[in-house]
Amino acid sequence: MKKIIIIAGPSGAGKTTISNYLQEKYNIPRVLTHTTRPPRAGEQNGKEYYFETDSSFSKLHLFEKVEYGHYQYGSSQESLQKAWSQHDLVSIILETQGVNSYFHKLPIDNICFIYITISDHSKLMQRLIGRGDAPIEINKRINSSEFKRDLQLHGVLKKYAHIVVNDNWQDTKGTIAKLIDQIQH
Ligand SMILES: Nc1nc2c(ncn2[C@@H]2O[C@H](COP(=O)(O)OP(=O)(O)O)[C@@H](O)[C@H]2O)c(=O)[nH]1
Ligand SMILES: Nc1ncnc2c1ncn2[C@@H]1O[C@H](COP(=O)(O)OP(=O)(O)O)[C@@H](O)[C@H]1O
Repeated sequence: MKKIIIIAGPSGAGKTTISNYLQEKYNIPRVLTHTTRPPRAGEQNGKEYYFETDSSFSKLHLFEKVEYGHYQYGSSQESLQKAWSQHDLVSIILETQGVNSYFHKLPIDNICFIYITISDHSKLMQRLIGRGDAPIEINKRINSSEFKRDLQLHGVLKKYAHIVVNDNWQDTKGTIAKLIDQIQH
């Protein structure tokens, strides 16, 4: 059966790290999404995101789209179907409003939802600094209502989430191994 592993959680929790690990260790590719956010140092168009202008973003046919920290983000059904045509199991990184949209648009059996968090939220900022984000972008991000909202899970998402507390990378790898085993058997 086709499944999408949806990864959500606050900035700095480790969503991208986990998605990259799923690709490297389990050959589970990430469905790329579109954003008007400028690329961070080292990010490449077509690798982390499709980087768009406001004008090119407005012309896309998107499955769902949101504003997060004053930038636009959106995903297309075509990208998902293309990824599923090559792999039964794929991942995608979304904020929580997008996760709700996926639960409305796809059969529940096609979704495995992972919410990544860390026990001490004050360490998220240190991780963003360590990742090399520009201080001005970090400030914008951590002061945004979306960032504050996604520090917690709300509503029905609580019921469906596999919660991964990514304080320690060795532990996280073990948790991911168990989850992938559950999905595949
Ligand atoms: N709904 C939705 N959220 C997205 C999409 N692409 C990325 N996001 C989310 O947008 C938020 C900001 O992403 P990004 O700027 O890369 O920051 P990061 O969380 O610090 O890595 C994250 O919560 C992502 O999960 C998308 O296509 N749709
Ligand atoms: N378990 C961990 N312990 C310490 N640092 C981590 C851990 N997991 C990820 N990181 C680091 O934290 C930073 C943010 O991780 P990232 O995956 O980019 O987060 P997100 O995509 O959720 O914003 C990166 O520099 C990453 O290498």
